[in-house]
Amino acid sequence: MAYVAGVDSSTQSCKVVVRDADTGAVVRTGRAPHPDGTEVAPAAWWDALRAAIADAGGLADVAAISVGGQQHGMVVLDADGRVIRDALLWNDTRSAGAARELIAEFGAAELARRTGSVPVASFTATKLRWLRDAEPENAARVAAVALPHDWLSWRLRGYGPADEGPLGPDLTELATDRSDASGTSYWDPATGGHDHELLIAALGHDATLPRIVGPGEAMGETVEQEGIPAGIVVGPGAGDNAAAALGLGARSGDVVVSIGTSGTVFAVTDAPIADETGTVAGFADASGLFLPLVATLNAARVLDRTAALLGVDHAGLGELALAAEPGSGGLVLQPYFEGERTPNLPDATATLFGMTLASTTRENLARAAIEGMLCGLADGLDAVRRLGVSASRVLLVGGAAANPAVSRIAAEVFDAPVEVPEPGEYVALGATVQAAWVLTGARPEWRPATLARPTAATVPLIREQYAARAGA
Ligand SMILES: Nc1ncnc2c1ncn2[C@@H]1O[C@H](COP(=O)(O)OP(=O)(O)O)[C@@H](O)[C@H]1O
Ligand SMILES: O=C(CO)[C@@H](O)[C@H](O)COP(=O)(O)O
Repeated sequence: MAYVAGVDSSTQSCKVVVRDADTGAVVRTGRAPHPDGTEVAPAAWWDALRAAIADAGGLADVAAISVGGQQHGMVVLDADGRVIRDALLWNDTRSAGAARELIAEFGAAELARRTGSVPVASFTATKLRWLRDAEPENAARVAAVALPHDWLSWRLRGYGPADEGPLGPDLTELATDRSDASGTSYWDPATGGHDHELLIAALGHDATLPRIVGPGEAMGETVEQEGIPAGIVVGPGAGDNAAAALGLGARSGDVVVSIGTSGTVFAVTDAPIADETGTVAGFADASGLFLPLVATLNAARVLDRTAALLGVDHAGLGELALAAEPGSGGLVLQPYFEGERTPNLPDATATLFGMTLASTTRENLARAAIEGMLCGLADGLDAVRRLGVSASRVLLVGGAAANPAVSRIAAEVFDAPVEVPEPGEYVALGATVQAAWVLTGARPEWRPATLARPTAATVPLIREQYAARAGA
């Protein structure tokens, strides 16, 4: 009996799942929080990873591990392997102008052709361009650029600055996988390799980029460090959405909707896409296929903030929402609290429409928050469908999917059957799939059971009034 571990180093927390590599049974889990903010010291992720590993009972009996992580975050290293400045995360919008500049220089169609996507502020290349212009001294020191999962895997394998990593700062040992590389805007889906010309255009000079490790291939193994035993095989890791697709065993006809800090809508496809409008990102998946994806900046935290405003917990928010009629009495929340990525409105703020003395109730506000957040994702579902993706069912995952009101209202908003898989950390579970794949040489076929199939009928009014009031 061998155990494998999977990590989800996500925006708000780090989660670790340990699983039996033969049966797929989850044997133990752990988690630790990440700091708030869109700019984070990577050392905090490393501390949280070791805390989450300890919370999961350690890795003494684990044979292989793989790390899934939030996509796009800019981790810049100097020649000594030191982090030059705090990482800018996917939800940091300061590089919106840099994104516009890169599009003006290359053209949206050319960038879509070369990288699969048209960049917005989330993408790593735009953050490097921002660094070049706003912090030229920091930019000049950049010797290597990594993503959160690449950097954590490097640290797990013992690399780091001389006083932190037992094996020292060998930047050529940085490694990533194609799913995470595809979110940089300097990765080429046609060759599967990095496009250094685009990196240079963004940063102003060339730098070491992580080697791209294929599905089922090991990056290396761990060395003895505080809380980490030696000799654990380290799998390729993945961007969190690609890892979730693996954890769910998503197949043709499945569209995954994840409601975490980000809202994402994605599917696994055989062929790459190149959407010149920039609505759908042409990412790669973690199995050698592709992962067209729409992401929003405003998802679970819309509900967190609304619940706090109403003085209730998540369950209370759900109860209030289900006490209101579909359509929330005409109250419509356009939930752009953090600006928005899809549609690309980085400076937008949220707006509540349709307030009358009759409509402005606690129940309607709770429901309008859930409806508004889901309408943005339903627009995303339409966008991936327009590119030829079929949706025979919507798999609802992420922290907020646990809320019965969210799944019920999702069934009213989406015009496809909604299924909620049994509760699980699907990103970390996907990383365990990678770890087991590396260990055994074969991709395990682990699929979750279904927890719920909400039967509510689609209520077109919800999207109609959202489009009329809040359609961007
Ligand atoms: N029952 C619930 N209803 C609504 N939101 C929830 C519920 N449980 C957790 N959340 C929210 O889900 C988010 C965490 O989800 P998760 O998918 O782990 O996010 P991330 O991967 O971005 O860190 C938090 O904002 C949390 O408050
Ligand atoms: O930017 C994207 C996808 O392109 C986000 O999905 C991030 O990958 C962060 O995910 P969560 O922490 O919200 O799961």
